[in-house]
Amino acid sequence: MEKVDSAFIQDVEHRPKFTITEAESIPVIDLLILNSSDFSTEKNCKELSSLVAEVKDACKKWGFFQVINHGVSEYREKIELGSRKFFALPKEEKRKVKRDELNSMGYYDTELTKNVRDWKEVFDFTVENPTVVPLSHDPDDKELKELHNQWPEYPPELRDVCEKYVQEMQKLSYKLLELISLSLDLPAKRLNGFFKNQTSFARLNHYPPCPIPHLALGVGRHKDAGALTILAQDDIGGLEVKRKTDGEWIRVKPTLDAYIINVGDAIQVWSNNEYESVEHRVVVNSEKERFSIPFFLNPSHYTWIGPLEELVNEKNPAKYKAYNWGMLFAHRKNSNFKKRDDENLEIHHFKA
Ligand SMILES: O=C(O)CCC(=O)C(=O)O
Ligand SMILES: [Fe+2]
Repeated sequence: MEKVDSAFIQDVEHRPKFTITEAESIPVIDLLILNSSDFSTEKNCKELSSLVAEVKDACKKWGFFQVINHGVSEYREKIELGSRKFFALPKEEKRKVKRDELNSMGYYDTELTKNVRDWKEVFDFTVENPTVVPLSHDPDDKELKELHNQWPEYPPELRDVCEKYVQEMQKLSYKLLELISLSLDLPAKRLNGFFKNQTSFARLNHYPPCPIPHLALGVGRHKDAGALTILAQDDIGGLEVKRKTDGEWIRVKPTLDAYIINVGDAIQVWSNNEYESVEHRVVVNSEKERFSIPFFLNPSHYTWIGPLEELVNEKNPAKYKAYNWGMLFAHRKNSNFKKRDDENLEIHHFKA
C-alpha cells in the first residue's frame, strides 16, 4: 500500500464523517449463566429467559450485540499476537501464502467491497480443512472444489493457534445459535443441523495507518452474508454500525475482552425478517494501525436457506424464496477479487 491508488477512493456519500457518534452503545450481554449445567432450578431458568430476552431485544434493535463471559480463553490473546507477527513480515513472505481465485484461503491485500478497494490486508482460513464449495457461482455448474488452508513458515505457531481458536469459536457459535433459536421461540438446537460440513472461516485483518482516512475505508459498507459473525477487535476502534432507527453510522467503542456479534443475512432469511442483518463498515485512521479477527459462521454449501416453516403462516407469509448457500458464497468470493459490472448478489434478489 505504498502509493495511494484511486481504487481506494469512496464515492462522496460513502466517505466517513469525523464527528463520531457513540451515543448509546451496542448492548453488552453477559453469558456467565451459560456455564451452569443445571437449568432445573427456578433461579437459573429465570436467568436464562432474561438472557434470551436481551438477545432478542438487541437483535431486533441493532442486529448487533457484544458478549462478555463468553468462555473463550487463552487462544484469543495467542491469535492476536500471532496475527501481529504475521502482518509484520515483509510483503514477499506474506505473498508466499497468497490466496487466488481457485483457493480463496490465505493472504490477500487487494480486496474489493462493492468495487472499491479496502484499506487492509487479510489472512483467511477455514474451520474444516478442506472445505467443499461450488467451483463457480453459476447455478447450472454442479462442479465442486476444495478450499485448503495455507500456513506461513513464520510465526511457526500460527497454524496451531488458529486451529485451536476456531474450535473455541465453534463452541461460542453454538451457544449463540441456541440463544437466537430460543429468542425466536424455536427449540434451542433448531439451527444447529445446518452447520454440518460448514463453510465457516476466520479472518485476520490488519488495517495499516492510512494517509487518506477521509476518503477511504478499511472495509466498505456491507452486510455479512452468513449466519453469525463473532468479531474480536483491538482497542483502537473503527467499526461502525448503521443504526436502524435513523441510518446514522454509530462507532462501536472497544470493550476489553468482549466479542461483537452480528446476525448475518442467513438469520434474516431464516427468521423471515424478524431479525435483520445490519450494514457496517470500518473507518481507518492516519496514525494507528488496527487489528481485528472476525469469525464467519456459515452453513454447508448444500444448505438451501429460506424462511423456517415454523415462522411462516397465513398472516406472515414467506418473504424469501429459498436460495443455495454455496452459490451465494461463490458469488461473493468472486466479487471480492474482480471489479464487476453486475450488482452483488444479495438476499433482496430472492424476495418472494
Ligand atoms: O474489522 C472489523 O471491525 C469488521 C470487519 C468486517 O466487518 C468484516 O470483515 O466483515
Ligand atoms: Fe462484516
